Order: sequence, then structure tokens, then C-alpha cells
Amino acid sequence: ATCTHKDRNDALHPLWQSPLSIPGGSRQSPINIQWRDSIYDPFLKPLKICYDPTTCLHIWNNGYSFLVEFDDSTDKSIIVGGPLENQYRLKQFHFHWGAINEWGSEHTVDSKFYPAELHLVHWNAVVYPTFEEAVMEGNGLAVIGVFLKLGAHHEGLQTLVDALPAVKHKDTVIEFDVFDPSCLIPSCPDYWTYAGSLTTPPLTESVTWIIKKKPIEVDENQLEAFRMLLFTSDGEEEKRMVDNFRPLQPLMNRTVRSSFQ
Ligand SMILES: CCCCNCC(=O)NCCc1ccc(S(N)(=O)=O)cc1
Ligand SMILES: [Zn+2]
Repeated sequence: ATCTHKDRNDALHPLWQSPLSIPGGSRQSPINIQWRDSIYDPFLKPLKICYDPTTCLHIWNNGYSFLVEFDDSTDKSIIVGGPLENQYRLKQFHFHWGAINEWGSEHTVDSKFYPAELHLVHWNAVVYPTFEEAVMEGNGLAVIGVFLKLGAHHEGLQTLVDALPAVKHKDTVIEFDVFDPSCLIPSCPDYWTYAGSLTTPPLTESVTWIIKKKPIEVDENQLEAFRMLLFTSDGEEEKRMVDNFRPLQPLMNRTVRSSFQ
């Protein structure tokens, strides 16, 4: 039988077979953001993003997505402000996407899916000695989510897309030594924020989510380039890396705040 819309997540990749959420999980991600239910918080500060492009290290295919990893041994690439009490160090960014443009993002806005979503992952090195420890703590991580929509060609993304054939298979890596991820973040300062979790194992409830209101535009060829990556290693039966997003999780007792009216 072919995968229907409902089954696609459960059948395609065991990782995303969700037991709804982890037992006892009260702040799981992703969620649907109902725009009219979000609450404007005038005390939210603007988010300050200061990245040093030379901290970029490499791109690797970890079998779930492709990650661009950064040297997080100093405070050279950080974010501060917004809903955050401390500054957070950039560790990596990655994407989630669909097999077709109708779906692919992890978060939805008023139940609308985008074809893809970018996650910029930061950790609280002020309070915790390592990323691994921060992953286990309620205020350990801050992830900026940016929606991708089908539209104009994205120049900045293209340098990344050009490198993807070199990381087609799981566990392949390529050096990538200068890239400024700010070029992937919309200039509009508006965002939603809520307390959530990692959307892949270990699914820990350690993430302050900062979801940008405005999407970035990418073209069809750039989305197709994501879809030619593989979940599988070289020599295994090929499985295209698509639909690597987790199903929506219950809001439970949470509010989503907005930085804008
Ligand atoms: C090499 C062994 C290290 C294990 N320890 C590393 C680890 O726990 N990593 C968790 C990584 C992760 C997962 C999901 C997101 S998302 N999609 O929520 O932004 C962000 C980051
Ligand atoms: Zn992610």
C-alpha cells in the first residue's frame, strides 16, 4: 500500500513514530502556533544575533538531516536578548523538509505547513560546561526556527546547496569553513516564543523556541536539492531523506508569546 498523508510519518522513519510525546512530557515540540491565541509581551527584548562566519566547521549528514556545525569553544557566535536570560552559543544549524511542497516544516502557523524549516541550535554556556549537559536542562538550549517558503532563489542558501552532493549519504562530512548563517534569518525582528523540547531524540524539554514570524524564500531547485540527500549509508538500499519532521505535539498548559502586536 502506498503511504497516505497520515501514515507518511509513521511508516517512513522509525525516529518519528511518536508515542504522542515522551511519557510525562508536558512541553513537547513541535506545536501549531495559533496566531490569535499568542499573547503580545511588551517586555520581550529584540533578539541580538552576533555570528562570526569563521567559526563554521563542516557539513555532515547524520542520517536524520544535514547539519552545519560550528566551533562553540568560545563566545564568538552567540545570541542574546529576546526571551533569553543569558547569552547562548551557536552549535549547529539544520533543516526539516517534506517530500513535496505541501508539508515539511515542524511547527505550523494556524495549521499551515511550510515546505521546510531551519533550526539554529544554541546552548547556554554561561550556566552549563558542555552542550551535552545543556541538552538535559530546562534553560539549556535556545533554537531559532525559520520557515522556508517556495519563491525566489536564495543566494546565501545556494552556497550550502552546492555542497550537498558531497554529503549525500549518512555519516559523510565535508569541510565548510566560512558561512554566516545570519543570511538565512529574515530581517523582520518579529518572533513567537514558547517553552518546548528537542524534536528528535533525546526529545528533552530543554529548548526555548524562538520562531521567526516571516519566512525566507527559496526556489524549487533548492528544495529539490534537500530531497536528493539520503537517510542511508553508501552501499545500503537508497532511502531519500524526506519528511524528516516530527508530528505536532499537544500544547498542554503553555502559552505562546509574540514580540509584536
Ligand atoms: C554524538 C552523540 C551526541 C549525543 N548528544 C547530542 C545531542 O543530544 N544532540 C541533540 C541534538 C538536537 C536534536 C534536535 C534538535 S531540534 N530539531 O529540536 O532543533 C536540536 C539538536
Ligand atoms: Zn530541528
